[in-house]
Amino acid sequence: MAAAAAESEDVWVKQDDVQPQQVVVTNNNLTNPSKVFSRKPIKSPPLLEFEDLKYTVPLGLRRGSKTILKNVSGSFLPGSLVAIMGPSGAGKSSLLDILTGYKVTGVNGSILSDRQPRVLSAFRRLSCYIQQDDRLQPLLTTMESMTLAANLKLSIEVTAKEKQRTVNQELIMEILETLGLENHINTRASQLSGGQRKRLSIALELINNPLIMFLDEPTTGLDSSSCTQCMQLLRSLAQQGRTIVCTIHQPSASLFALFSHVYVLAEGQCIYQGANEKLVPFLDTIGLPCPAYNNPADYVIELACGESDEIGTNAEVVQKMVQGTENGRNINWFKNPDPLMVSISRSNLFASKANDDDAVPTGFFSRLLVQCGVGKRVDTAVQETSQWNQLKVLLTRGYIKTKRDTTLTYMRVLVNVIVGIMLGLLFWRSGNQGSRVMENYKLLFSILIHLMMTTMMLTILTFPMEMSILMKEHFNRWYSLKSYYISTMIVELPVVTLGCVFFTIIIYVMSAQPMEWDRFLMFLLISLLVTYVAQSIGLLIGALFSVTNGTFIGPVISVPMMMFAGFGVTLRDIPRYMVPGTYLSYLRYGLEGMVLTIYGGNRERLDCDARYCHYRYPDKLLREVAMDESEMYVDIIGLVLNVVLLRIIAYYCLRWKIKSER
Ligand SMILES: Nc1ncnc2c1ncn2[C@@H]1O[C@H](COP(=O)(O)OP(=O)(O)OP(=O)(O)O)[C@@H](O)[C@H]1O
Repeated sequence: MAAAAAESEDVWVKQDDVQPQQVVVTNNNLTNPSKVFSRKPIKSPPLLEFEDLKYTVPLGLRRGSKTILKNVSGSFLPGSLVAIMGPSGAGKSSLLDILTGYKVTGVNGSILSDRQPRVLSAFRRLSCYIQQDDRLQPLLTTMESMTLAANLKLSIEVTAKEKQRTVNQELIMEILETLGLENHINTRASQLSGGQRKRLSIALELINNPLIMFLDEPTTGLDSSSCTQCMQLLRSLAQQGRTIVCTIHQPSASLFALFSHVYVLAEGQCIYQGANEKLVPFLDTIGLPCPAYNNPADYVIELACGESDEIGTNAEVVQKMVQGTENGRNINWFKNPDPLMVSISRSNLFASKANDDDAVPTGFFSRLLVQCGVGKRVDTAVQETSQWNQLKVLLTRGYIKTKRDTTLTYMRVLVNVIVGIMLGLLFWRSGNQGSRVMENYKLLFSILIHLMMTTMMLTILTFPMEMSILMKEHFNRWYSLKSYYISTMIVELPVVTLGCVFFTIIIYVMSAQPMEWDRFLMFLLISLLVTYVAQSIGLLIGALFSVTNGTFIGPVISVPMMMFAGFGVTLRDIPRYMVPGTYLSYLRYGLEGMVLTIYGGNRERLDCDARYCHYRYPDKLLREVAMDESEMYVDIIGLVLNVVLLRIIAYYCLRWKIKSER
């Protein structure tokens, strides 16, 4: 009994919440209407049309390009639940990416919103895109994710009272109840089931009540009951007046019946567009009748895949269907094609190409400039709340994540403490002995390598994992890239600093470096600056490369940095033509700064516990490693410049990466 009760608690559809105006699903035996979201769309969504859409992707150097969508056309009426169907590789996700505006490069053709050229920035305000993989913050609970999303997505025009309402969680609770997540408000996203994660993704986007929702394969990975519940919810949202467009592989007969509009793709061409109940008559008309008792959705996919040999080759069948539906132009199979009857002026279509802010300049350099944000802006969509609010919310989110992330926080500090103790034991009291100066010099280099590698590698490993979430949230206008980047830097700062401070104190004391405050503070400053430079390099690599490539590139670029640091070969002995390289190595500034801190500044002669101590007078070491004429301020400036420049470059690379993905 208890198990049954627990199970029923988890059931999304709540029978006692059934209201008279709720969706009654026709054409099937589903009688489980879901709880209806009370917030109706504020206005009718626009009629969405596309004409002659062609999508080409480059395949690489000398490999030409591939055309994924071949001049497809189509129309999605306001308030319809549209299924974009087709076999794997047909181009469904590509079409969705283009319609949402997520992909703009390599796209030709026209997209119209209410018969006018679509202005992407305005369109994005009306729509949201829920991608196939659930891009959720794993460490945040359902309620935290919802609250933070509400604080980012609800417009600044929302009155204080309304905002208060959000804070009071009425809206959030309503959405969660509608989606059957009310019993999981304190569960972290990483612990939710696949279906619950999918529903949370929908819940997050429902917060600002979008007019058009695009969903890529919302039923993938769900069992049949969760699929039905998910589709019923989408249908009820569509019946309230929203346009819901989703891709789906091969729906069951009952799911197929839920859609009001079906768009079938095969090999990048449209093989059917119209009402679901008109698919069978359409197939009859073109001489490919659907056998009795067959699910038309299964049959049309079979035709698209060429599994029915008796009726012709796959190419012939597909061509027959493409001709029958005029590659998506034929509107005869719509249930109500009236809104599409008004003819559209060709100049409108022309204007849509010329004026649409999707357009990306064609020249390589202009495109690069635009993608880096220097040239004409590709994307003028703005976020709902101020930069300051975005920063505040992202900092709160970062704080929660840092508190809960054992790898990023506790392990980072622990590793610094452990390595500090190990190095301290290895170089025990080497700092004040004239006989162990070279040993101490090696310790300084080891400190640099530790600070560089631990910080850089951890950032390279963790930053790319955030990329997919960043792409989704940024595209859905939660926050600007600037706010995200600044918040990431601020959130990382205390942990990185803390780890470095612990490490420096331990190693400084254990290795008996000079116990003078000014030397210690300068040593700490240089250690911190080296850590921040390493983190900036980690950000730069993490922004540009995947984890796999980053873990290769990180150490590879560190080798020349070490070479030019002046450790193995002193700065004086480095060949003249290679000297400029030393100015590019931040480790050079780090090593020089540390050596000057420990042995410069007229340090008195060192203790000597042997018969002869070659470096008893610290100046001797400075002369030998060619640092006797070096100035500390140059090293500090060099390191600060590295931090600032690398962070700016990393920001623009991140910006470029995001735009180039589109
Ligand atoms: N950037 C790209 N470079 C090369 N090929 C690509 C690229 N993007 C998509 N494709 C190819 O285009 C075709 C269509 O891809 P798309 O993801 O749109 O198909 P789909 O119908 O959504 O497939 P699935 O249902 O399996 O997700 C596939 O063959 C895919 O390999």
